[in-house]
Amino acid sequence: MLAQWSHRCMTRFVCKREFSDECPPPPTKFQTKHLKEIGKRQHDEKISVVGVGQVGIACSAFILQRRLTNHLVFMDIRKDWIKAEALDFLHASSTTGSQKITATVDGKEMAGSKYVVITTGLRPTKDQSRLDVAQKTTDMIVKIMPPLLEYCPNATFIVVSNPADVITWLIQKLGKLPKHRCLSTGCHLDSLRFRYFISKRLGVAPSAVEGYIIGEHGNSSVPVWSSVMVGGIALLRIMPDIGTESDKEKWSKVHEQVVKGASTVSSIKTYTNWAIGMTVSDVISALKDNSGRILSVATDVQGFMGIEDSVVLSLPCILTSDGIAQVVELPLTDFEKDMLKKSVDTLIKAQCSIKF
Ligand SMILES: NC(=O)C1=CN([C@@H]2O[C@H](COP(=O)(O)OP(=O)(O)OC[C@H]3O[C@@H](n4cnc5c(N)ncnc54)[C@H](O)[C@@H]3O)[C@@H](O)[C@H]2O)C=CC1
Ligand SMILES: CC(=O)C(=O)O
Repeated sequence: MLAQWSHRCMTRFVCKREFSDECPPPPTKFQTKHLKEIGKRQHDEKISVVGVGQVGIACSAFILQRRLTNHLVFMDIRKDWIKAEALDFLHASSTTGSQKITATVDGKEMAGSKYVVITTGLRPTKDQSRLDVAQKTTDMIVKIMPPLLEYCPNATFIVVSNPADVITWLIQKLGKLPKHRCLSTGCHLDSLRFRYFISKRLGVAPSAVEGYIIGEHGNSSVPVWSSVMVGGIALLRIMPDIGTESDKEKWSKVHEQVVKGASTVSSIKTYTNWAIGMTVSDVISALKDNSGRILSVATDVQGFMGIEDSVVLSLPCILTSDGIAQVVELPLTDFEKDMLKKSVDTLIKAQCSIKF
């Protein structure tokens, strides 16, 4: 199945080589080695979490609970706080088999990490979009990156800080990092929310729903209705105008719920953390397990889906232990193509607006 897809639907990806603007490389079977070795798991790799606030601590809880590492590093400016958080986890470490948690303000302790999760950043307030905090989060990221790049040059970076797409683009640029191992959870969380809201409407289990949100992790995200399958049934086949303005059943409301998902929770809690914590641990698990799972995560997708500029956004990607192995080029409807174009334009504008 994968082999067929890699010929029919996918193109090459960016690992270990850069594309020239003038001459995109021909389609190639990238990372074939890893696709063939899918399922071979690498054990005991160090994971660092940078920024151990509400999001960082939720990521850590699920990383530990899923036994994704035997050495977790907390890196934050609040030294005593993170020491206490580490101790709180360690008290129950006999339940998770976790060996070690280091709490530090010193980048050196992260040396040799296989995965670095970056959550340092500002939460948008009630009246702000994620893009509204781009410059302030940029200023924080510019300060934290030098030791991360010095001590973890070979890590896979997983960016959570908002606006996640713009900040991933920034980090790729600052670190000159290969695109396949500097990614954001991006729209994987939005896709999970999408599946949840569809499942609620249909009265089935969320796991019975397949489907992707792509584009910005934010207001211009794109619900790919043409990708939605429920119990083997493609919703587009039975509702050809699903999600469009002419859809009498107003499935577009499901996308509105996804877009408002974060603010619905944070208008009461002031933050969201559990869903993103589960999402981050799911992405790391997919990478570590060399799983070949296809998740809608974000990286620079220049050259894919007709996108000509360097822009970070989410498309379905095959994840292996070496990072993103392939990008899946979804066959979109014209309506979805228009939405994706708007998301690309929004993100390029945001990328151009930050100063670093
Ligand atoms: N991509 C996604 O789906 C999601 C992204 N987020 C984003 O995650 C980010 C973090 O959110 P919260 O954890 O709620 O914020 P928070 O304020 O609870 O945590 C931020 C942490 O960063 C630490 N920090 C600040 N400066 C630092 C530095 N120079 N070095 C190391 N640590 C430093 C702070 O001490 C604090 O512990 C925000 O940008 C938020 O918007 C939140 C939820 C989902
Ligand atoms: C805050 C945020 O980006 C989210 O929960 O989706």
